[in-house]
Amino acid sequence: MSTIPLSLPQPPARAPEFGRDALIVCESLVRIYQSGSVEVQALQGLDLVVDGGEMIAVVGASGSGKSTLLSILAGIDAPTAGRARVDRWDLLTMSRADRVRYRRHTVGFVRQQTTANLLPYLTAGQMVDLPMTAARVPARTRRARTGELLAALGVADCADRRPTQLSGGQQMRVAIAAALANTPRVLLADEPTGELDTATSAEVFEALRTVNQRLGVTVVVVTHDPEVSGQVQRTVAIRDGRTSSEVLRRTATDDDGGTHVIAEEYAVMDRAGRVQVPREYREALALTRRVRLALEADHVTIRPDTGGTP
Ligand SMILES: Nc1ncnc2c1ncn2[C@@H]1O[C@H](COP(=O)(O)OP(=O)(O)OP(=O)(O)O)[C@@H](O)[C@H]1O
Repeated sequence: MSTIPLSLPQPPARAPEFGRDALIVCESLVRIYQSGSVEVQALQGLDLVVDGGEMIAVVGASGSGKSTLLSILAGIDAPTAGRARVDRWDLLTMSRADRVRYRRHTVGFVRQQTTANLLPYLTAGQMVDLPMTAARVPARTRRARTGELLAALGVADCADRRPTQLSGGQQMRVAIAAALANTPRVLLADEPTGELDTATSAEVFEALRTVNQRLGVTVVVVTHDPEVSGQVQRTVAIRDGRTSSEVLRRTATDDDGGTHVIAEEYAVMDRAGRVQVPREYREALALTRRVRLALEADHVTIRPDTGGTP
């Protein structure tokens, strides 16, 4: 095996901006909560890039920062530091008025609790109409769009029903329709299947897929549900407020014409070139503080520090 000494090619004179063509870009994103004298670092330098038209799942242990990320992307919460851009909006510097516009037109947001998404005294049709009324959309357009959205989400027959007259899955689909009323480019869903049984979860996931594929909306869904994360093309895992790994899935065709999904896990490298080596790899090879890096023809190796012996 020939090892080329670690000498990296010269970077281009001016590196392209990180995530320049993406719809959503978070770079070194930090969110610190202050509760009394205690500081909680909910996000500790998170990087995330989502292209327009993608549907991704965000997974991670409880407390890893998933909801914080979604609240920032939804324009509900503001980051402490770093960079966050969605479409043309800079989420750190936007004014209060821009934030209202952003929340009204660029992103739709659904929460886990179906009841938190809907007002008990409004029918499904009125719920979808409400955000459009706030945006001063003409009545005729509102009526047409409400009908289209409820139909696209398979709840056209629920237009005149109030939340108590809807099943959990129907409530969630109406909530999704309402979140899409003002044609946002992005739909953010925080544990949308968390309170639902398996069959209903599948129904809601199908609705999210419709939103992504038929309506062309970019979808970011936070989930604990392996059924959901296993069906999107990209799953981003967050650990301790940072993006730790990504799983990419693609469909492959066998020799006999059958198809199966191949899932490949990738470590995530940040802008400074930092990669987190999984604990099991570190333990297996006793990789500790110092490791040897070598640039090969098409990959980089990491070896334990053998104290000078090759
Ligand atoms: N408003 C707040 N004030 C203080 N700490 C907060 C606040 N919101 C979140 N945190 C803390 O920030 C960290 C990340 O919380 P977050 O809710 O984003 O995690 P999560 O991954 O969504 O968890 P879960 O899966 O349990 O919803 C946690 O330690 C949490 O206790």
